[in-house]
Amino acid sequence: MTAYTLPELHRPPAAEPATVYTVASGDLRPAANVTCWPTQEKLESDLAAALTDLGRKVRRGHAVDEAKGHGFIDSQRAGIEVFKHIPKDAPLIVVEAVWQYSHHVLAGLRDHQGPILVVANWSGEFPGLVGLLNLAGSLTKAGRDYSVLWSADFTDEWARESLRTWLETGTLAHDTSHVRPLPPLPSADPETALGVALARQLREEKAIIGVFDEGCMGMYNAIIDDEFLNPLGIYKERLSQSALVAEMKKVSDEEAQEVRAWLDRAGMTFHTGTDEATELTDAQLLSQFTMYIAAVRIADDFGLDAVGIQYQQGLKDTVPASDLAEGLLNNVQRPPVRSRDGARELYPGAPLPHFNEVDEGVAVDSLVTNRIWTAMGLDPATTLHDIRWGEEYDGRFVWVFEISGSVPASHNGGYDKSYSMRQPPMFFPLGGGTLSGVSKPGEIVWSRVFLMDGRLHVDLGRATSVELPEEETRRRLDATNHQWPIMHAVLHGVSRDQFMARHRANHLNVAYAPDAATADKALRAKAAFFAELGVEVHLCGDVAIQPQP
Ligand SMILES: C[C@H](O)[C@@H](O)[C@@H](O)C(=O)CO
Repeated sequence: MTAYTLPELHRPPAAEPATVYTVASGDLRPAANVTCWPTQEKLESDLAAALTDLGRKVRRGHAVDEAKGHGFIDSQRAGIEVFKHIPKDAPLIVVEAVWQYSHHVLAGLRDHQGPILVVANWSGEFPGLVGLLNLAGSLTKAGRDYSVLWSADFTDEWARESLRTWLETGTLAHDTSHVRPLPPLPSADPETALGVALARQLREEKAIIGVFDEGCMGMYNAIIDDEFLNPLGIYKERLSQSALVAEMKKVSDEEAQEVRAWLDRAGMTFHTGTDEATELTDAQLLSQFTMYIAAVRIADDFGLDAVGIQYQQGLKDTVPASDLAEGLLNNVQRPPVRSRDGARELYPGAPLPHFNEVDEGVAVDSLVTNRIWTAMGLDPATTLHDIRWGEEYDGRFVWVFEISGSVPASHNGGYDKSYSMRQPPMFFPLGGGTLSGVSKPGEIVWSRVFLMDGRLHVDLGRATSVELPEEETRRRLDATNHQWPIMHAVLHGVSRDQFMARHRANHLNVAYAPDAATADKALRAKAAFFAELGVEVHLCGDVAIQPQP
């Protein structure tokens, strides 16, 4: 017996028979949740129709908040409270038509004992597929079993049958036969030797990635703990976005104007106006150039090899978006930045790899790519993209890879083919411009570093960035976010559904090579680099791993 009053443990309700529970994780930004809500409602009603046809009742795990104007779980606390009322062993579907912050639902999903399915609408309108893929990556890192499914409106046979399978068995397996382990690489191969040597150099000499505000975008999968990172020779310098803003205040307007003048001379187009609330203004751009200079100076202060700005929470309410700075950092040709005393040019003639959204899987990848591509004399400009959506064109499935703000200008074919547009107000109230364009046609290596089963893995594959007619490019931009940079990508030997089933992140990395043979070589060097670091390497689709005579 005890004199203490012990807390009474909360008991979740029992599951109702033949009932599927649903939850919807949302953004942390109210404007995004309100704007995207009608699309989410449509997806939920499409899914409910399919589930009803399959003989199930659908119970939404949380109410729509009329005062807020949406029905999303919009914080971690809200998610924890919602999950208290969801039967622990019930079948549960996370329904996503929007970009969502995975940590809103992670606590509940970690403990949930019933089968979990994450679904999204096959649509480019909002980043729902991107949200699904982030949650998938996060659940994979957390070691929680789950299944995934996507459909335009859940009326197609494939989606209905898949739903039936999941309802009956609690799991849904997709074809991932395009993935195979890396075979032993020939040691006499020069690319293998290069990859191994560069990996040993990294582990021995070490590198630092600067992390401005880790994890505040809810991307749990994007946080790689030091225990996994340090054995590769990579260490984090933890930085605060407030220090970035403080440093921006020390940059003079003249210095920022020089960046603008450099870009104007290089032929970049800025779509400007005068209405701060809806248009890109010269003042917003000036602030973004100030950030570019400040970021390089901080990187120099700390001796960073790569840098990542989290860019959403906090920063978007303080200054215009960081995207333009990020795109500039990733390019070889970029406006010069000098030390505060003017004595030194910082990181001259080289990119300072930037991992957007502080995705640390991207950080590792960018660092590795930068070293290999530089050693091979290739353009080391690399970027991540969101896996946003895609559709067939002319008999091929062409992905819309579209990161939410910036790519290095060389990917668009140069600054004269790049442009900047205002970020959508619902995401970025203080505006700021993108570094956008249509990715040039060419051969690329794609990749993704991710955490699974308590260790680091990397998926590697080949793809071609293809040219589409202008009307089709326009259609794809208008069907998504036309302000953002787009790549029309055809993956080699990987179908749409195989890719969706396997990919463990909302992002993937891309880097160009001048031709297919060089891309194959660079991929081989990359595979060797990662294998030497002890990362488990997987080859996806058609990858020519044997050196060609
Ligand atoms: C602005 C959007 O919320 C983006 O941040 C989102 O779509 C992503 O890019 C996620 O990777």
